[in-house]
Amino acid sequence: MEPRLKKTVVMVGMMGAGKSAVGKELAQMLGVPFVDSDAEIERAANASIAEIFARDGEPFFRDKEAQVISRLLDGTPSVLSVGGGAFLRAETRRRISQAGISVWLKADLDTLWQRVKRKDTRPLLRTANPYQTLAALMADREPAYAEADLVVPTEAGFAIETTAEKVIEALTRRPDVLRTDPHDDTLSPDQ
Ligand SMILES: Nc1ncnc2c1ncn2[C@@H]1O[C@H](COP(=O)(O)OP(=O)(O)O)[C@@H](O)[C@H]1O
Ligand SMILES: O=C(O)C1=C[C@@H](OP(=O)(O)O)[C@@H](O)[C@H](O)C1
Ligand SMILES: [Mg+2]
Repeated sequence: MEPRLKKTVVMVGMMGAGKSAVGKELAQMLGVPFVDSDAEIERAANASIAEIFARDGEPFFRDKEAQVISRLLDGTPSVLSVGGGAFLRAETRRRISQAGISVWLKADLDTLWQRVKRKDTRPLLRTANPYQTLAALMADREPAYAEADLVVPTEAGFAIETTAEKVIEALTRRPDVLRTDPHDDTLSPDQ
């Protein structure tokens, strides 16, 4: 049978938008593999993202990130969550639009802040004023995220599952990506 998901769904957006958490839930709902570019890089390097930034520098990390994403896009249709900076590279945006579909998980600054402030795993936020850094990154990056194929808002009050259901809703309007069988209600958002 033709697979239900025809292209890899790539979750993009700011740190704390929920790309990793929602992507994992979405993959489970769709019954496809879940991959996270950060986790793949950490596994290959046997080091954390923060260690890679400190040891090899951000440009090295960005090159690895682009390579890993390009390789993962050649695989079976999956949900792929990428790091917040990945979609800034024009070549990566092109690869994603050619081989997959991008979904911008869009959240407001305070929602992002509430979600990132609990963890110190993100090297770019290890600054004197991480809230201000997050705000500046967001202002810088939104024009690139706006190039994503689909936009799904995620608010503070939304549960991870609710956001994943919203992504499915958006994907059902794209029959070139998600085949919906009228007799199959396993993807119905109200299940
Ligand atoms: N409604 C929600 N949607 C997404 N993430 C949420 C939500 N509520 C809390 N979180 C938490 O926010 C944190 C950041 O999410 P994460 O998936 O790591 O974001 P990203 O990969 O985009 O940086 C995680 O600990 C996640 O569990
Ligand atoms: O926004 C960024 O530049 C980054 C986001 C992180 O991933 P998440 O967006 O999953 O937190 C991780 O790739 C790295 O810390 C850099
Ligand atoms: Mg993540």
